[in-house]
Amino acid sequence: MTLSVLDVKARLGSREVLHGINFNVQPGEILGLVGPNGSGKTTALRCCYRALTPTAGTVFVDGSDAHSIARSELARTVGVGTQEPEASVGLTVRESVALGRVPHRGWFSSGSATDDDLVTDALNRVDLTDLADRDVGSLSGGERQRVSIARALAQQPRILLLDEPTNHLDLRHQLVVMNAVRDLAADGLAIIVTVHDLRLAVEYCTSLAVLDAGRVVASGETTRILTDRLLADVFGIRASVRSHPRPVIDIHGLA
Ligand SMILES: Nc1ncnc2c1ncn2[C@@H]1O[C@H](COP(=O)(O)OP(=O)(O)OP(=O)(O)O)[C@@H](O)[C@H]1O
Repeated sequence: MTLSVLDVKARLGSREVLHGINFNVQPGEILGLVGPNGSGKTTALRCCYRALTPTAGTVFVDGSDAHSIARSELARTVGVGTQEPEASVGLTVRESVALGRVPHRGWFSSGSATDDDLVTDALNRVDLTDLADRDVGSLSGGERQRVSIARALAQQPRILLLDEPTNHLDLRHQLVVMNAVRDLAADGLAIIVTVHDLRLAVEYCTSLAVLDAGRVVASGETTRILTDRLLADVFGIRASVRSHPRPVIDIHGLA
C-alpha cells in the first residue's frame, strides 16, 4: 500500500504550520521526514494518521482519501508509534502490546493463538521479551517507547508511521529498532519515520522529505538529497555524505 500527501496545509492554533506539502511512500520504502526543530515533521505525520485534519490538500491511502476511510479500516492498515505518553499504565508490557491486535480481533474477543504469536514476535523484534510481564508504569522512557513501537508492529499494518522512534533509546536499541524497521520494509511495508539523527537517516532511510518552516524543500533518494549545501542551508551544519561502501555522514561542525 502507498501513502501520498498532496498539497497538505495544516494549522495549529492560529498559525498555519504546513504550507502545502507533498511526499509519498511506497511498499518496501523507508521515507525519513527530517528537518530542524519546529519544521513540521510531527504535524505532517499527525495528518497522515488522522490525528489532525488538514485545512487543505489530501492524504491518500492506496488512492483513497484517508479522511473518508472508516476508522476501523484505517486502524487495520496504518500502524502508528508516537511520542505521546504511554497510556497503558496498569497493563503488563505483553497486554499493552496485545492492544495492537484489537483492530483485527475487536475489543470483546480474547486473542487467538495467532494473535499471541504476533505479540510475541513484536516483543522480540524490539528486545522486550524479558520485560513482557512488567507493569508498563514501571518502565523507563526508552522501554516505554519500545512498547509503543511493538504495539504498532503487532498490529501488522501495511503502512507504519513512527514519530522519533529512537529519541529515548540507547545506541544499541536505536539499532535494534531501526533494524526491525528495515526488516519490515523488506517484508513490503511502506514506512514513514520522523528522525533527528541524520546518521540514522542516512543509514536506514531509502528516501527523505526535508522539511523547513512547514515546506518540503527537498525530497528523493537519501544520498542524492543530502548535499553539503542543503545540510548547511537547512540544518546549519558543515557535513558531507559518503555513499561508499555504505552511506555515512561526516559532521564537521556548525556552518
Ligand atoms: N498548539 C500550537 N499552536 C501553535 N503552534 C504550534 C502548536 N503546537 C506546535 N506548534 C508549532 O508548529 C510548528 C511545527 O511543530 P512540529 O511539532 O510539527 O515540528 P517538528 O518538526 O516535529 O519539531 P521537533 O523537531 O522539535 O519535534 C512549530 O513551529 C511549533 O512551534
